[in-house]
Amino acid sequence: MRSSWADSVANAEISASASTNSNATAARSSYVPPHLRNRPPSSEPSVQHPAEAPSKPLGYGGPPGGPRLGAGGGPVRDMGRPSFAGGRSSGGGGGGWNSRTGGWDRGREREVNPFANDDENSEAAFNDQENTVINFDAYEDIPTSGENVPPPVNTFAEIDLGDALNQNIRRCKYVKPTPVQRHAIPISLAGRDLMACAQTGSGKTAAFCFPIISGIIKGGSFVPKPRGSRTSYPLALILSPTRELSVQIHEEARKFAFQTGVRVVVAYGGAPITQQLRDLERGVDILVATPGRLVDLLERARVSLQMIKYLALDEADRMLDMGFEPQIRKIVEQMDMPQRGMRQTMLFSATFPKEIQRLASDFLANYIFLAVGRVGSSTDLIVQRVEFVPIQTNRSHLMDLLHAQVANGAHGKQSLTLVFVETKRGADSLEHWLCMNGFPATTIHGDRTQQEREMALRSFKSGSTPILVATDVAARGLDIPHVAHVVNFDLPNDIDDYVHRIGRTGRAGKSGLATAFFTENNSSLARPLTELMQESNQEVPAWLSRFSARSSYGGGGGGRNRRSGGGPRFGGRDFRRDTYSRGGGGGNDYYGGGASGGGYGGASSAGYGGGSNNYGGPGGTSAWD
Ligand SMILES: Nc1ncnc2c1ncn2[C@@H]1O[C@H](COP(=O)(O)OP(=O)(O)OP(=O)(O)O)[C@@H](O)[C@H]1O
Repeated sequence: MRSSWADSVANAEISASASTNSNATAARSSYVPPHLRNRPPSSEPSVQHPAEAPSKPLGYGGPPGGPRLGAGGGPVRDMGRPSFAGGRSSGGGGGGWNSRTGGWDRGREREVNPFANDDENSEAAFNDQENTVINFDAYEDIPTSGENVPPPVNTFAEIDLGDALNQNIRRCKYVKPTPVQRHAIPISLAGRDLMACAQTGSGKTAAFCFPIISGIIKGGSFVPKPRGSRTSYPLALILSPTRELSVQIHEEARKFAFQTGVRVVVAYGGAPITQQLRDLERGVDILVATPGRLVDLLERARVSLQMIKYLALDEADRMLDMGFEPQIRKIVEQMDMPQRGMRQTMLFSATFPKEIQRLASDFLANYIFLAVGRVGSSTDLIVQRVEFVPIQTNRSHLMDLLHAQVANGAHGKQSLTLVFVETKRGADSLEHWLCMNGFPATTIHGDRTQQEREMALRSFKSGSTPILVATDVAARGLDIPHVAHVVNFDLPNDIDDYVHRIGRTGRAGKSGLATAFFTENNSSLARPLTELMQESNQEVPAWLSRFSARSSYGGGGGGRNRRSGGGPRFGGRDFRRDTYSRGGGGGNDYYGGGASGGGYGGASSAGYGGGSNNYGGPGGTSAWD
């Protein structure tokens, strides 16, 4: 398998280089990016290739005064990156770009190799990865809906991502696309808006990063920083709900973009803004950000969204949930971002409740809905256990589990344990107690400084502290190798949060274990939990089934779980197909008006919005910025 992938890339490279050679002159011709068209001729004539016209009309006229050109007002200088290669399928896989060594030089600085700290690209490591590659057979049913859905691909070689990106895919040791990548990448490369629901750990990051990077390279529309201007004009914006997740996406995207000339910058709260401003000033093509910090940058006019061609929301359901929605609306609808239809928008998550789908449709134009996995819920690779543990004994129960792990040798660097609790105070207290009892633990939650949070995460990842006690700030997106066991010491109120939490293990085809401590207080979760476990072929304890039968659906403080009632759950189905749907984004019978008191979880029942939890609203000291 590896050789065929390697061969196919090698072949693609050969044909690409042939095509590059023949097109070399054209490839270095002075392509005029969209925002610079219709400008008075400059000293260097610009020749626009007819195929360079963007697939969608770009309804903006460039930044005020336009990002100024290079010295003498010439067009964007050739930064060793491709010119446009004339459409997706041209260039025999290589696209004809990147005939010179990539790597940005806009700031006259050397691009740091983002792979430097990775394991050696040894044969053994490669084979190891190949053996544990995502279990493709675990995904059966892949519903898509929308008009003219582009067909999926089976290999990366089938997709015209370009030499440099293909090289980075190999450096990442990705042998073939995961199911969500097989579908989502061609859809995005075709310029379509997308709402994608795929299981945790199934490779969604690459699914939105590859088309963005490839699109920027092919579009050739790198935006030079206007001279003297302190405002940056990214072409792509990737928003995520937590600082750590933004950092992670930035790290991933830098790997994918290595030596392509595409520059990726991250901006998130809690870290000194000065460094981020300096990074932005050096130039940015893709900005990865948390909403709070981005709003700050926009208000300081240090970032403009006028040039955005690609907008990706990771954990999109969370981003449009009650805590974040106003900030997201402000960023997407009230600043200077091109309107939907004028940009390409991609929303990704493992869960997509219908009411959030409805909200999300405001941001999308003629989009395709994609659901990968049987119900878009948890993967079968995670063994789920639920134990009835009265609160009085939960600590000793945890201790027993940890001792058992040690006895089984499932402890230490290669076998990390992530323990979720509901409150920040609870996290500190449990961490202290674990340490006192000889279990090295650290904690991550919204009351810790960003520096402490990052240190804790590093220490956990490296295995120095193999137990991490966390609030929901660590529930989504974090891809930490070797998390063998997720313990829900406190269960969340919302089944979707449970799905994301347990998804910190069993990633990329690896197996994992998730143990939940269930108490009387969790009765509202009994039914959705039972259904989730059944769907994932898990053994459901008889006592839980009884709880489930007793609990009235959606009652007793579990209002948000009502989303999972009736039919396919967790957003595994396009809401536009539901008979009760009133059509794209218009009606709000289901959500609106009920946001505070309706079924969509008032702040008290859903655990959002303040108090002792970590979901503090925008502007608060929340971890979610
Ligand atoms: N094609 C591939 N082949 C092998 N591994 C891959 C491939 N694509 C992604 N991965 C790896 O799979 C892991 C999970 O990917 P990623 O973090 O993007 O998952 P996700 O779907 O975003 O998960 P979550 O829903 O938890 O955010 C990562 O370690 C990533 O490097």
